[in-house]
Amino acid sequence: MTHTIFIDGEAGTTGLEIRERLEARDDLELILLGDRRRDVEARREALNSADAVILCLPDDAAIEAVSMIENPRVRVIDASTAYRVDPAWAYGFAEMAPGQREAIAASTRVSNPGCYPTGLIGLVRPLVSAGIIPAGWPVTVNAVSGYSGGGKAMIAEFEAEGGAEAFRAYGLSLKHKHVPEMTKHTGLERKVLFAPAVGSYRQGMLVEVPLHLSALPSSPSVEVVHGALVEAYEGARFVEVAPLEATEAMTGIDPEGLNGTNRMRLHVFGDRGGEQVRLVALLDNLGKGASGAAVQNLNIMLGLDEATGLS
Ligand SMILES: NC(=O)C1=CN([C@@H]2O[C@H](COP(=O)(O)OP(=O)(O)OC[C@H]3O[C@@H](n4cnc5c(N)ncnc54)[C@H](OP(=O)(O)O)[C@@H]3O)[C@@H](O)[C@H]2O)C=CC1
Ligand SMILES: CC(=O)N[C@@H](CCC(=O)OP(=O)(O)O)C(=O)O
Repeated sequence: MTHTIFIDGEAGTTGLEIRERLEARDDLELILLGDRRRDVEARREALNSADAVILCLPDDAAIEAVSMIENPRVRVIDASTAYRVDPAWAYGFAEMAPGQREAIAASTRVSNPGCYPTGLIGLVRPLVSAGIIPAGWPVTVNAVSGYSGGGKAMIAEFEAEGGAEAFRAYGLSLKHKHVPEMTKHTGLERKVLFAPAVGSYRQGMLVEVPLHLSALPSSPSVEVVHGALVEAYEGARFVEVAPLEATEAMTGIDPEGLNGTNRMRLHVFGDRGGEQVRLVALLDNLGKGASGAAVQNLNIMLGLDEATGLS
């Protein structure tokens, strides 16, 4: 059976990557609008006739697109920030907790996680669930992303003649749009302190949470923290936890290391017997951080995950 898919925002950074991932498949048929992609009536028709639509639009346009869908059978994946803390939408991070994959499969409305939140939630949620990090703990997130994370506008800025600076810290008002999503889906009660940065390279990211183990109530060891993550992702196809031996041998970590994949690798850096760790997630902001995750969610929603092996 062939499913029809409409990507609203097909010519954007996220939309294009999803299109590339889907075009090669013969179990899916894409509705492409080409030059009519901004024509509201053409979009309305596509939004209501596809089996599944993937919205790769700015927040306001995504909200408008959702309001245009009248056909109750259409499944929607939204890549924007608009619905990520909306309880009526399933949060599209299948590995984040037991039952989440089933919640995605059962829903017709799935919000695709943000790139930074995917890294943070991947690192912290299992530790909150295991009681290692108390829900009220003050958590700091340091991160660096390639400039494709800012979409077409930021790509043009960094690739312009003369380019932009090599490294830019931002989010300095401490009101980044990802903070509510990060806080809610980690299970934390206190707003996370988010310190993002963008580098002069196209894609790939590191998301880091430094922790003083000796300050945590149970003073956990590096091995206990690592073991909780290993247990949480046992059997996961796309989220892996680097063995401590491998991590100990590393002197650096390349944010581009998983580019082009839908994978995320979690590291626990820290000397055994020591009192501190640096939890680091490595992912492609356009892969597991956006387009890869959207395709994974699509497969789950259409019941194609087992058949394709893609989730
Ligand atoms: N880039 C990334 O790493 C990630 C992005 N996202 C999210 O995905 C969404 C898309 O981002 P991204 O691909 O980076 O953005 P881009 O700026 O690269 O692309 C946005 C797309 O939306 C289209 N668009 C804008 N306004 C409208 C409108 N009113 N009606 C119809 N189409 C419209 C544009 O059309 P046109 O081609 O005609 O200009 C363009 O194709 C955003 O919500 C973003 O936050 C999520 C995770 C990661
Ligand atoms: C480098 C850069 O600018 N990154 C984007 C986030 C990219 C992303 O995750 O998109 P969503 O906001 O839709 O989740 C930012 O900080 O706003």
